[in-house]
This record gives sequence, C-alpha cells and structure tokens, in this order.
Amino acid sequence: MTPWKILITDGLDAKGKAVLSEVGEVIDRNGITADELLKEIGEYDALIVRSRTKVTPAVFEAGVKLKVVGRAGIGVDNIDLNAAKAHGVRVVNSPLATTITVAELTLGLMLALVREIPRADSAMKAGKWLKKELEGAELYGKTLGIVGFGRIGSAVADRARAFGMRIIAYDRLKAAEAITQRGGEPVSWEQLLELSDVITLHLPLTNETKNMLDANAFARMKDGVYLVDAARGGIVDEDALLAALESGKVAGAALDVFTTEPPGVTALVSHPRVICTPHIGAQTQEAQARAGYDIATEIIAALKGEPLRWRVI
Ligand SMILES: NC(=O)C1=CN([C@@H]2O[C@H](COP(=O)(O)OP(=O)(O)OC[C@H]3O[C@@H](n4cnc5c(N)ncnc54)[C@H](O)[C@@H]3O)[C@@H](O)[C@H]2O)C=CC1
Ligand SMILES: O=C(O)CCC(=O)C(=O)O
Repeated sequence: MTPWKILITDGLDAKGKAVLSEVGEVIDRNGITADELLKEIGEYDALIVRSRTKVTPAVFEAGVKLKVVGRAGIGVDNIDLNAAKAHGVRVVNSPLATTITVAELTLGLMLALVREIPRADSAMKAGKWLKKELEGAELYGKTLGIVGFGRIGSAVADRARAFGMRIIAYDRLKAAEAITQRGGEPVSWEQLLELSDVITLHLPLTNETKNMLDANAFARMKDGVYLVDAARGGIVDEDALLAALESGKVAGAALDVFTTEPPGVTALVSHPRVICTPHIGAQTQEAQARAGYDIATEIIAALKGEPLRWRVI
C-alpha cells in the first residue's frame, strides 16, 4: 500500500472507488463545503470532483501535497487551470465516458420541446385533457444547428440524422471534413443562427464562449426557433434568452445547465415554454460507471508518473 490519500468530493461510482482503494486511502466526502475543503485538502495527494466542487486558487494554495485533480466527466471550467499550472498540479478528466448519455438527453430534450411532453404530462396529472391545444411539430425535415462538433455534437448529429433532420454545424476549431464525414454541413456562425429550426450547444464554457448566445445572436435567429443547452450555463445570456422567449423569437428552450447552479425558481426556470433538468446530462448508471473507472485509472497513472491519456494540463 502506498501512502497516497485520495479525496472524492462529488461522489464516484463504486468500481472507480474500488480501483483507487487498491493503491491508497480513499475518503469520500460527498457534499463537502468550500470551507471544509480548504481545511482538509492539505492532507491529500489527489482530489476527484464532478461539477459541484469549485477547485479555486485557494484550494491549490492549501493543497500542499496535491499532485493531481481529476474531473470525473468532461468540463473543467470549475477547476482553476492557471492555479493548477502555477502549483505544478496535473489536471485530468474522463472525456469519453459520458458522450452517448449526453447525446441521448439532448435528443430527449428536443423531442420534449417540439411535442411539449412535460406540459402534456403535468396537465394530465392535474386532470386536464389538452388534446386540442397540444399540436406539436416534427423534427423530421427540420434543420438542426449544432454548435461545437466534438464528441457530443457529432454523436447528436448521428442520432438526429436518424430522425431525418438536416444537420448544419459551426465549430471554430474543427476541419470542415470532420463535419461532412458525419453527414453535416459546415456553416459560419451567422449562417447557423439564420438557418436553424433547432439549435443545440455542445462546446465548452471559456472566455470566448461566455454569452455567445446574446441579444444579437437571438435577433439573427429564425422566428420560432428552439434552443437546447446541455453544454454549460453561461454560454447563453439568460436575460437575452428570457427576452427572446417573451417576444416569441424563441418558441421553446430546454436547459440542463445554468449560469448559477442550482438556479432557484427564476423567471427563466418557471417560464411555461422552458423545460429544465438539473444538470443531469451525464447522469446515467452506464456513463457514471465508465467515468468512475476512467478517472480512477487516470489518477493512478498520474500518481505513479505513468503516461496519461486525458491530461488537461
Ligand atoms: N450537461 C452535462 O452534464 C454535460 C455537459 N458537457 C459539456 O459538453 C461540452 C462538450 O463536450 P465534448 O463534446 O465531449 O467536447 P469536445 O471537446 O469533444 O467538443 C467541443 C467542441 O467545441 C468546439 N469549440 C470550442 N470552442 C468553440 C467556439 N468558440 N466556437 C465553436 N466551437 C467551439 C471544439 O472545437 C470542439 O470540437 C463540454 O465542454 C461540457 O461543458 C459535457 C458532459 C456532460
Ligand atoms: O459530472 C457532472 O455532474 C456533470 C457532467 C458535466 O457537466 C461534464 O462532464 O462536463
């Protein structure tokens, strides 16, 4: 047994924990507060988080033994990468584990939006039979605009093609062939906004993508467009989205992610044409089992100084 101590702060699948237990002492402090984390992190060699825990410069400062931070999942916007670099701490993630799960939720949200499934269900539970009012739209033949054509965006494209949708995509960094090979048409940002019937976001939150969907972007969209965000809150300017819903520019929005999480019952969350889920994009048994195993093996590789598959820094 090595002397490594590994702290888990947002839960981890049992298999991942078992793998980690073979090489060190694993402490599960699911739900630990920011203050508690600062007090306790000094004892640990490795920290594993999901999206709840904010790994701030102060955590790196207090983490005097810290060698690696693992994100069981994809987005590392909750980890201060500059501070990690400054303290010589590696950051790793498990980027392949949850792709299918997020793509499936995205398709579910698209269908829920165009057929108003949540409204139909809650009306039934309230004893109302809204058969005449609930006339939806088909996805078939509609144009799906995918913003960010990486792992999840391209998995969404594959599934949406099966629904008979035309796929257009904007990705600032991907070669056009990466999009055409998956049956999509590469377009500019402006074209994507102007041509899409449904827009879905699959890109990271960065300084560049923050508020990418602002009032100007909404103004360029088709009237009656649908929006799905299962990427990150903050990419969409929530005030601009609310205004676009009120004006009728946006027919409906499905949001799995929010600028502040949990957001509380805001005007956006309670809007009748908004469907919300509590950041469950990656939350299936299968995806979490894969993410737990992948991050555990990557953390061990980092602690042992072995080659890494998913080194962020
Ligand atoms: N709702 C949830 O629970 C989950 C959300 N996510 C989010 O989904 C995002 C995408 O995940 P993956 O597809 O695995 O990542 P990826 O890295 O495979 O794909 C992201 C794509 O976005 C593109 N991109 C980056 N900046 C851009 C910009 N300014 N304009 C246009 N395109 C840009 C990249 O070139 C890349 O192709 C993650 O960053 C994460 O924030 C990921 C997992 C679960
Ligand atoms: O792990 C989570 O809770 C969220 C997943 C996610 O957003 C990600 O992996 O980027």
